[in-house]
Amino acid sequence: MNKIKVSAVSYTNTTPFIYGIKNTPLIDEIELSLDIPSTCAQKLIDCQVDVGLVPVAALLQIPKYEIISDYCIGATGAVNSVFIFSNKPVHEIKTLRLDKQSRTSNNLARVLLKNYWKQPVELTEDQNADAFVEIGDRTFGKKESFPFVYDMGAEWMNFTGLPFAFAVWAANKSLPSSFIELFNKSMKFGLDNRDKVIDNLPKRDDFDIAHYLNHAIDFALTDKKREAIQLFHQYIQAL
Ligand SMILES: C=C(O[C@@H]1C=C(C(=O)O)C=C[C@H]1O)C(=O)O
Repeated sequence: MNKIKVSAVSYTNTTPFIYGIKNTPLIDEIELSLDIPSTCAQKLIDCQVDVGLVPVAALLQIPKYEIISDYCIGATGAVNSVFIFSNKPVHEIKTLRLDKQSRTSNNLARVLLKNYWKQPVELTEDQNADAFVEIGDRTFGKKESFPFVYDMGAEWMNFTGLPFAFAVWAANKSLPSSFIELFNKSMKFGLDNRDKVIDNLPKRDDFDIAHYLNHAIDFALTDKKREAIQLFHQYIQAL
C-alpha cells in the first residue's frame, strides 16, 4: 500500500507529536516530512502531502479539508511563542512586518490590529518596520529584547474570551477510519510521554521548555477551539 504523506511542523511545539509518530506503528504507514508552517500549508494545498499540521488560516484554501484529530497546536491564553515585537506601543504602530514562516499568526496579527486594537497598519517587508510578527523557536528568550511585546494567544483571549488553535491536523482527502484511529493513538502516546520528550530537548537558560510543552501549548482541540477557528475564519474573510 502507498504510504500516506504527512507534513509536520519542525518547531519544538510539535516534538511530542513527532515522538508519538516515531515510537508507534504509525511510522510504518507514513512518509514524514518536517517543514516550517508556511510550507506545511503549501504542501497540503498543492496536494504534495495527504495530511499536514496545517496553520488554521490555510484551511480556507483547501477545498475539502477534514480535521482528522482532536489534538492541535493551541493555547488557552499566553502561548509564549507567537508575538508581535514592537518598538512602539500598539496604538502607535504604523508599519508591520509579517513572518514568512507563518500563515495563522500573520492573519491573527492583522485581525487583532483591525478589530481589537483598531489600529490601521501598513504591511511592509522593511527591516525597519515599527513592529514585526514572529513565531516558533526563534522567539525563545526574545521577550526582554523589545520595549513592547504582545503575546497573541493572550491577546486573542482578551479579545474574544476564547482559547485558540494555531494549527490542526488536517487531510485534503478522505482517509480510512483505521488510519485516523492509529494516527490519534500515536498523538496521544507522544503527549503522554512529554516528560521523555522534554528530557531529550536541549536545555535553555532563557526559556522554560517544560512549562512551554506542559502548560503554554494546549494540545487539545476542544469545542471552544473549534469555535475560535470558525470565528477567526470569519475575521480573516472580512480583512
Ligand atoms: C504556537 C505556534 O503555533 C504555530 C503557528 C503557526 C502560524 O502562525 O502559521 C503555524 C503552526 C504552529 O506551529 C508557534 O509556532 O509558535
